[in-house]
Amino acid sequence: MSLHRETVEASALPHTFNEPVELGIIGGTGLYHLESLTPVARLTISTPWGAPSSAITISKTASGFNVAFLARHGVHHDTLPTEVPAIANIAALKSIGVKAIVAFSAVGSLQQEIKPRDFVLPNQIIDRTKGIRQSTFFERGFVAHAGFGDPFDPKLSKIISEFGHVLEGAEDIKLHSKELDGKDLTVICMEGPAFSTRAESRMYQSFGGSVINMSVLPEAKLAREAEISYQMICMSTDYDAWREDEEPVTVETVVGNLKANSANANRLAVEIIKKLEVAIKSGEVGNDLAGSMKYAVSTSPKGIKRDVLEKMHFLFPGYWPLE
Ligand SMILES: CSC[C@H]1O[C@H](OP(=O)(O)O)[C@H](O)[C@@H]1O
Ligand SMILES: Nc1ncnc2[nH]cnc12
Repeated sequence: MSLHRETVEASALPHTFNEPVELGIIGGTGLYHLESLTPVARLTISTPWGAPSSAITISKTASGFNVAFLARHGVHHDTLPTEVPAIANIAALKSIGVKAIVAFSAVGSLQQEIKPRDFVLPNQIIDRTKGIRQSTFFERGFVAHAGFGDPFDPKLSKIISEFGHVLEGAEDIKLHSKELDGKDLTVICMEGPAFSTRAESRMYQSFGGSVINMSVLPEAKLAREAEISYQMICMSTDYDAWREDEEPVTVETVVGNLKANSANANRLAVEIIKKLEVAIKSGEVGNDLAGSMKYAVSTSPKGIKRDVLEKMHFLFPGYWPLE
């Protein structure tokens, strides 16, 4: 199995799709498409913040539920973590109607009990990026502040937590979540692309970090600003650099575990899409943030810049009058 292979010739698909697409899946390292889904369209979307990492593939489940898939680093993985256009990715998903995002990520483990190939649903984030990523839709002329105390959607996490059995094979692969483990699970987001030193890795443990990646920010923050429910599924590939008796992480170690993780991600995705179809259609998931940004704007009408307001309309049509 090639991690980059797609089953349907991308160029043969329609480039337009006129139905709402309420669930978005973001694939990370090693997950460049979902095998269980048959694509029905491939959309090239341009946003006021530029182009997303890749075209967005739309698939329809047997019962007619539309799912969008976006490859975070591009389908050929040609985008560095620092350069992922997260702002355009989230804006593009919002523009087609996405209310909930499940985002996959390859991570290093900072805890002995989180073994390589285990999956983790973090409920907290510590930001160790370097302030060089564009991390908000807002700018001078339109200031707003989103709440981010609980950066992930506990409803999404609870639903996904029910599918640990999909992963548990002969290798005793576990799914960790706050619901299942009874404690906070924190993802550290570092800048990269080089991995951490041993001293940094041990410092992140002392912070209470559970896993580490280079991708959850600003993606999670932008999803929050766009009022989209968001949960990351972290797939452990290595023990980072904190284990004295082992070589620190290399890309070979990561890649070595990616194939197994990608197969498990595909199996998990099939189950969660079925469950999320019901939860989103019934309104149970995807509506908790609706309207949250409407009254979160600090700028008075006189201070609002027209060009920035026009960009806001791409995300929130109808929230703030253009006149
Ligand atoms: C190739 S290891 C480092 C790389 O893997 C993770 O990517 P993603 O989160 O998109 O799966 C990590 O965040 C780094 O970008
Ligand atoms: N150890 C690690 N650090 C940062 N990102 C990662 N992605 C996979 N393993 C990682």
